[in-house]
Amino acid sequence: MVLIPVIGKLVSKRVVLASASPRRQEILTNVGLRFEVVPSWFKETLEKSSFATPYEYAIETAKQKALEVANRMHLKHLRTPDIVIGADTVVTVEKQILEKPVDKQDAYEMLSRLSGKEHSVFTGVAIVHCSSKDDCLETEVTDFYEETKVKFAELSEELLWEYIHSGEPMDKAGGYGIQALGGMLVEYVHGDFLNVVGFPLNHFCKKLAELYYPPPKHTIHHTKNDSIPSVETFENLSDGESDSSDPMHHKNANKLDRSGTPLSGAVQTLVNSCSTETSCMVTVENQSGVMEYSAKFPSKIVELMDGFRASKALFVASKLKVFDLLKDKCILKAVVVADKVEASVHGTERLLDACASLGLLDKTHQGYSNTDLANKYLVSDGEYSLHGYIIHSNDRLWHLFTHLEAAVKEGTMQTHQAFGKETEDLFQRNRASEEISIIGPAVTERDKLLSNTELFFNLGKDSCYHSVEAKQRFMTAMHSIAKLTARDVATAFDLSQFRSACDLGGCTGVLAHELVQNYPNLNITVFDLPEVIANVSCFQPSGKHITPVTFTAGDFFKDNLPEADLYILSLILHHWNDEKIHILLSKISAICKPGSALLVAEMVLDEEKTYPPTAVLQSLSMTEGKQRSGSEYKQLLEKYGFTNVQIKITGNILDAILGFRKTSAH
Ligand SMILES: Cc1cn([C@H]2C[C@H](O)[C@@H](COP(=O)(O)OP(=O)(O)OP(=O)(O)O)O2)c(=O)[nH]c1=O
Repeated sequence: MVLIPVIGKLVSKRVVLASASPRRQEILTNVGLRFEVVPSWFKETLEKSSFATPYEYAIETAKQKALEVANRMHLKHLRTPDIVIGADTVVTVEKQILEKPVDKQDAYEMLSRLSGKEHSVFTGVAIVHCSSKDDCLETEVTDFYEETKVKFAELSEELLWEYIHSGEPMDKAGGYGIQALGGMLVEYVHGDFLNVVGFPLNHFCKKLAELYYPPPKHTIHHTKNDSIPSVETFENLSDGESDSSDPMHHKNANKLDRSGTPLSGAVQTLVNSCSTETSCMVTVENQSGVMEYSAKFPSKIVELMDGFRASKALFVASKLKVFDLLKDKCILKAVVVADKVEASVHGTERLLDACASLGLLDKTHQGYSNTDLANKYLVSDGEYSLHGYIIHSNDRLWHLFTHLEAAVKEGTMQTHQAFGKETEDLFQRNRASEEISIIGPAVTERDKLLSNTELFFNLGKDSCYHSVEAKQRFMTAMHSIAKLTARDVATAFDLSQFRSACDLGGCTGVLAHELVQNYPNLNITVFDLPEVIANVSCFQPSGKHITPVTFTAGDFFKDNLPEADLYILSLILHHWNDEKIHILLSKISAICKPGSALLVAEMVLDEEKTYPPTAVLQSLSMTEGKQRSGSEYKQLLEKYGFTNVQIKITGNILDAILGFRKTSAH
């Protein structure tokens, strides 16, 4: 999750990879980076002896490769890229730098030197940010290197020559390709494997994170347990409109030009070298010095167009419990699955193939089986099962979203259109009672149930929630999301100073249990509506060492709140309009003693409000509430007397916000 925002930061920029290396193109394409390929003309002829270390040589070569491309593009076409990436990989053994062999004999000498020894592979990388001022190119270079140690087995003459005759060594530093036949020569690798292949992806992402996410302010904590540094999408609370995410402070990335001219052979070769059919762009110069652009199929758009098919395939497979049938390493043929799920063989086969193509099932000649992903998240009784939420998505959200066009035009939720006349009446009635409830009178029991728990799912209010079964289905959906997020929320901050906590609208108590696991001395109460509390027992964890959590029934808008040092609102605030939020936060603020705190768990938008997509897309449901950015949550909490507000972007679906009650009332 953490990597995606980093790569996402480059989406609107014109990124150029100044390398002909198909490996580098593949590595970057595979993580969804969109870029053009402009191979560098810089000759790798720097005087090696003038560099104190091999990595300084690799970095300088990488830098020169990238700068050459930046200058060329700027000079010839006045179409300056935003970012040019250059890289150079060298192998060093016994203080000597080995680059690509010039011929077979050279390859033989290199490989003989590597035989039976450990050597280092260094890749230098340069990230050049470009801007154009008065027609002059301005560049800002960020560079780094990565070292990986590789040990070769003893290589016999016969093996050496066989390998050399394969042709593989010729375009590779040190004369071998670890990713292919050369892998057979290797005894061990210490460090980043991709660095050997030509691009240190992990270090590159860390660098991007440093560049695009300024050093954390004192109010922001780092994410732990991840080799990538914390990536706070909430960057600069006081910056207002300024684009602090861009190190060069130039927002308007050039739009890519597509000439439509037929591709030259060279371009075609480069296009073909892009390993996956993504939006990898290729740019080279033709005879007349004109840049030619072409792209493979616009896979991003196709992916979006197909999104609904993929969602529905997942929903139907989940509904038919296909993943339950194939759990525990079970391998079944389509005909058997069809029989068990009582569906046509023809249809089942197509569904299973679709799931295989989506990475949810493995298909072999023996039949179909779950992938690890499916085993972990799609089997209905799994610890982290998303089955409940998937069924909810199919049964509820799908219908709502078929009315998106009307929702956008009217700016309202489409519950009545999606779920019929009866619902419409109910919806109207409930809206009235909801409005009244702001100023006092009691709401119905069903309203109460919904008031705390319809949150994440933007359900609206309709007859679907009358039955116990439906309530449980809804709670299962909530429960499955909570399972996935609770740990990151519970551990986002050090909460050891608190003795008691109250999770308002805490539903089945997943977060409460997670908090007790982490803070055994914490007494925690889950406060939710009576109909929710009545159904929580089947969701409780079992086992000797489970510390009990107290469940208390009540309506947080109307009833007195239990006393606590720490109040928790998980997936509550985004749902309600300002009036409801005012009621709730005023109440919490009033009951909070100085030093006590409020922990909020929500999806925190970046300051541009375009990330993360899950939160942005959820807004399309048109509920009366809204998603907020980090600075907006900070302002909101401060408005109600909370100070020292800290925000933690967890990398999970939910982020965490912690504010402390001021010593005097606001
Ligand atoms: C050691 C090793 C190198 N290599 C490759 C990575 C690089 O492509 C190449 C090192 O040469 P480089 O000069 O770093 O790169 P390049 O010439 O391929 O491309 P460009 O100059 O345009 O950036 O060796 C492997 O593919 N596998 C390996 O195991």
